[in-house]
Amino acid sequence: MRAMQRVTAKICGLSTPDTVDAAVRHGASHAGFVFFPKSPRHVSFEQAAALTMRLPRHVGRVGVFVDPEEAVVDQAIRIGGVDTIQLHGKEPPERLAALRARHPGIAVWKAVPVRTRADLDAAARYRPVADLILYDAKTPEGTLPGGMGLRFDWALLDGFRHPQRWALSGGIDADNVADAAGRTGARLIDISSGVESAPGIKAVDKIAAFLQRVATL
Ligand SMILES: O=C(O)c1ccccc1NCC(=O)[C@H](O)[C@H](O)COP(=O)(O)O
Repeated sequence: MRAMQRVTAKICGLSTPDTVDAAVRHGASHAGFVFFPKSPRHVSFEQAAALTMRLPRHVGRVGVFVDPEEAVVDQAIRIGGVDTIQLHGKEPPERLAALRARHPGIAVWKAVPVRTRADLDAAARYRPVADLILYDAKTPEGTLPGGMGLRFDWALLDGFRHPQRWALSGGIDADNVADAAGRTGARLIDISSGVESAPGIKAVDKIAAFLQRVATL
């Protein structure tokens, strides 16, 4: 009999060596670095390079972008050392196809903002071009498209046939992650605000508590 895949986690919006080290020490599968100047978690390519260098090979290095210019993605990969592109803007499937062609060997993830059941339909459009769909809470107009600590109604995923590999994010923390994974069946959980003491300030103790909880799932 095959063992059930355990739950893994991506800690997003890392910007300091001590919080990167905490994520690794406590078993994160992925580390996320935000390349979006409006975000309090924004890092430069050089900062990202210094942080990704600390990661062991088995930890994914995810660059988070919002409708990025080509050069931004190029430099995040070449200088920053990211191996996965996570897109949070209005990028159409054609943009993902172009990024795949330009960056062979780099995974491409698409965030799908969710408020209603109909929002889930967008996932199917990305099936041929995305390695993973990240269901995230839809945020209010004029605010950041992610990292807002908002959650959507997980019941929307009940009975939904996922077109491809997927992950769950939005308003998750150490207290609700068991419910989030149990209710939805998610095997990869993405978190940002839930392991912070203030927007953009990751907290080592919260990262530890969250990942210790994930390890029990
Ligand atoms: O985190 C940001 O500042 C951010 C800015 C712009 C686009 C995306 C961003 N974050 C994406 C993430 O992967 C977050 O982890 C995800 O939205 C969940 O955030 P949270 O609800 O705060 O856990």
